[in-house]
Amino acid sequence: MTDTVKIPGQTAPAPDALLKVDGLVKHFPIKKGLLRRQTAAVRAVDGLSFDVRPGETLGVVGESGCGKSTMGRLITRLLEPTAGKIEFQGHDITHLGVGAMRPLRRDIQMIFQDPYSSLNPRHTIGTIVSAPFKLQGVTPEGGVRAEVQRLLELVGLNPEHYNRYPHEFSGGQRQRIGIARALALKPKLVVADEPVSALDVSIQAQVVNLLDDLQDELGLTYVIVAHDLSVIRHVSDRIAVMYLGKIVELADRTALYESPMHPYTKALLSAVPVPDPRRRGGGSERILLKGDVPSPIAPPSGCRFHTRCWKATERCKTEEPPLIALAPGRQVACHHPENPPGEASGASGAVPVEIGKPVPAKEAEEPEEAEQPEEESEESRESEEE
Ligand SMILES: Nc1ncnc2c1ncn2[C@@H]1O[C@H](COP(=O)(O)OP(=O)(O)OP(=O)(O)O)[C@@H](O)[C@H]1O
Repeated sequence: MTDTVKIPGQTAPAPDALLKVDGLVKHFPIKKGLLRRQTAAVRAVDGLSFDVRPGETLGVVGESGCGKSTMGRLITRLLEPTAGKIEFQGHDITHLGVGAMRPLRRDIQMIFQDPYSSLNPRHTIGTIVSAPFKLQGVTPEGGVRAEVQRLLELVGLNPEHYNRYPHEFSGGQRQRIGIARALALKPKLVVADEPVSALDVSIQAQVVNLLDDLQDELGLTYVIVAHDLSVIRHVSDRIAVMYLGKIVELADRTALYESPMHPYTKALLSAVPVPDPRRRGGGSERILLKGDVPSPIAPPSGCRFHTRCWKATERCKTEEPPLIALAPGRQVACHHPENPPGEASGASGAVPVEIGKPVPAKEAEEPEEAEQPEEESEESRESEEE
């Protein structure tokens, strides 16, 4: 057993945080019967606290269904939080309505996962990329057309293609169109939800590099949500690992990959193919997690990961470990962390068992009435205006 060492001050938020999230919760109610009474809830996001610093990329990673997309939609205020607080540049935006959020939409933009469904097929590229100007009532210097063409060029598309339709473009090009639209209003924070997972592997690197270049050029701050650890490693400065609606580890990229401290992080990393297994953080053995991801409708007591953790003890079943600073620049929610400060990395004692497949809550117990996002994407609002 390992005693945790708390380093005072490490959990304190960065004073200059662009975005500050505190105790964020989103529960989707499950209603049943004639009276549509709430019988349970999908606890998609269950108490997240983190900061995003100006100019950095925070990667958010975790298995399917752990609440990554819900978190992205909460911080861009496309969903109404159940509880908690979201501050953007020091302003509380947790419960701002559509009208009050409108000016902030210029600063907070989202890039969606699927470049096929996120672009209106009946609109030209010019109309799509210029939609944010229309919605905000903004006329860029030099006119809308010139600005859209500049944006198309910025993301590596031919500005002459202004009048073409989405179906005339490949998946990678469509994602570039989505990126151009997100950048139109010169946002400060861009939240990208699985920005490359719908693309061919050969195209993924191009789009990832484009996001990187744009960040340098425009001083953007990113929150990038992905299940793919290779993508997250490439783009992120810091990484938050999520499991069943909670952050289990938050650390600088290098520290996280070289010496993961949460057993779940270690297991996730052990599944990433690396050219030289000796370079894999925390040892070269592949850790095969036992069992399925439990349902977020009734998550396990204590540490949510205890049902699949090879280090779990009685304490883990009853006592929820708080997310605390265990080393400079890293927070971990575990009673028995891996690679604790002062010990050599790789002492995991992992016992390989069978791999589990995630069970989405909707399959585990189908909510009769899924809550719809309170507010829709720019593109869907744009199409409604037609
Ligand atoms: N509108 C909704 N109504 C009910 N449950 C929902 C709704 N949206 C998401 N969920 C549930 O919340 C949980 C978290 O979903 P979310 O999409 O945020 O996870 P994720 O980590 O992004 O997974 P994926 O990568 O598969 O999208 C899942 O169990 C999902 O089924």
